[in-house]
Amino acid sequence: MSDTITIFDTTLRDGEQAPGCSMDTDEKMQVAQALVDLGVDVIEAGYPIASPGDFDAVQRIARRFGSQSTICSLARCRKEDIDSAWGALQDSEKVRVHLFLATSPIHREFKLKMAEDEIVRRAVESVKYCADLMSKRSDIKIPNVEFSPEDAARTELDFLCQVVEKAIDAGATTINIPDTVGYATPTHYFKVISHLKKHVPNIHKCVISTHCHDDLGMAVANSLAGVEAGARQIECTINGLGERAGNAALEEVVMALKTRGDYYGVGTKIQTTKLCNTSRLVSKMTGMTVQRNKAIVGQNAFAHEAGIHQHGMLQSRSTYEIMRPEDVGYIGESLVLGKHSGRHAFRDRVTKLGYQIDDETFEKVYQGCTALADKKKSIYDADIIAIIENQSTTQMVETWSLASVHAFGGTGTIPTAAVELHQASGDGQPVVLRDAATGDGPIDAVFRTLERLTGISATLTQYEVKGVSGGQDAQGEVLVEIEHDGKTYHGTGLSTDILDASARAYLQALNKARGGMGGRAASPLKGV
Ligand SMILES: CC(=O)SCCNC(=O)CCNC(=O)[C@H](O)C(C)(C)COP(=O)(O)OP(=O)(O)OC[C@H]1O[C@@H](n2cnc3c(N)ncnc32)[C@H](O)[C@@H]1OP(=O)(O)O
Ligand SMILES: CC(C)C(=O)C(=O)O
Ligand SMILES: [Mg+2]
Repeated sequence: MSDTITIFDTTLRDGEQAPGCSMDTDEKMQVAQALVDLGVDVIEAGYPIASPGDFDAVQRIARRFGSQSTICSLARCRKEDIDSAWGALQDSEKVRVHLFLATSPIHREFKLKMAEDEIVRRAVESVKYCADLMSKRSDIKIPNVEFSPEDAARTELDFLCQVVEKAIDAGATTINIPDTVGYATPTHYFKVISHLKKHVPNIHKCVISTHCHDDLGMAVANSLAGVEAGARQIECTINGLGERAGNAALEEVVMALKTRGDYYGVGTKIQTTKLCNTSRLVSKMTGMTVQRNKAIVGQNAFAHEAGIHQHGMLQSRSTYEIMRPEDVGYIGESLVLGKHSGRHAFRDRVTKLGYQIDDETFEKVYQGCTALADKKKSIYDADIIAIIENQSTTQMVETWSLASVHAFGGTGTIPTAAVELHQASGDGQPVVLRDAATGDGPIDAVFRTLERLTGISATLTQYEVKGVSGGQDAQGEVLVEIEHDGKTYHGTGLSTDILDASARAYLQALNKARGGMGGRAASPLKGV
């Protein structure tokens, strides 16, 4: 038996069936490109009979990508569906038609209103019709036809064996066993596939495939149980998108097979480093956000906040990680600082931010950060920088302090600012300095005026405004980073007026630049 699992992605068909997730042709093309880049073996691109738009999307995807991945289209066991599915694929290279017909007693009685023998007859006729149609193309020796007994997991095993055997005889090369309503459990699903392997005499002539839905949260576990029983194709979707609770998530089955290769003994051709990017693209195209704690591609999938975990991670990532974030293309903060973090992680971050501070100052910074963490969910690098630099500015005598700032902008006017500063002098009487300047906007005008008044010219390398509290009287915190004489200085300003906060932040940075305090070599290391 092959030790490579075929990954059949149905994001563009079953995934798109999720309410509110339909994609237009251009969006489908972008997702198809990403799936090809990811190394997906078979892309189910759509259901051509459903609409002219879907026909067009399948056709364009097949023409563009049919030499790289196999492109598949879906059809009911009806002539018009099969004609349409084949019509969209016929002039492309690697193609497959996927036929389905429900076999469970519930679907037979209530939906199709067909007896068992009629189901078998319709399945056989359709597979044959499809295979004949495809084999009219001279280069197709063995038509690539997949057959799915829909709702297989709720079908009587004897009848399932009968349908499967006949479908293979009629020319199906892949037999997919859908758990259409997510009813199976891993042991149950394992037994269904094992039963087919044991009781269908021609089963060795086809590839067995899994197609599991997540209604009970077991789609991935069931798919993997299917692999253990001998399935060699998994049908899945990016982010687990799909009908109701969705399908088995591609990223989860692929990483389970890779991470537990010791157990499953099989692998896939998926370029796992592209998983996170593909997940983000699908989320953007469908508007379906990925929950933070989603396995593999969620924002928290490789993030650690607890001090004990962070301490372990700093010694060896293997203490709390079973996969390497870079193997799935995860980009995000690994050690997230918050109220559960300890000194080891804070010390590590402070060092990585380029600061060397003594133990006493570090303890103050740590206490400041944990106090802040009681007020906000996460502590960002900028928060730590502000707290560290606040430690030095509290000991620093400011040369200039802000007395007043006015600025205006708007359509058809030149943004202008007027600023008054007080400059410290030896006799205790501050010197009053006033000036005005124009700029690209009112804040830029304020910064230029401050540079004229202080005589320090600097380059603004970062400007960030953050809301500190909610409500109409919310305070804004402005964080600036400037470069002066090859060194980087930070300033923070807090005010209910953004102009005022910006002026204070910039002036604080200029004060530091004048005293050479707290400056770091430009381009420091960022993050973990
Ligand atoms: C489990 C799955 O995911 S199956 C795929 C489900 N996906 C979709 O349904 C999305 C796209 N669907 C559509 O655009 C439309 O439903 C169409 C174009 C396919 C059909 O539309 P309509 O002709 O208006 O039929 P409608 O959807 O209302 O009903 C389904 C019909 O197909 C029949 N049918 C259902 N499954 C099959 C099948 N596998 N083979 C043959 N006939 C089937 C039903 O019995 C019903 O027949 P009837 O019209 O003679 O009563
Ligand atoms: C079309 C079939 C394979 C399907 O999506 C299902 O049964 O869930
Ligand atoms: Mg499905």
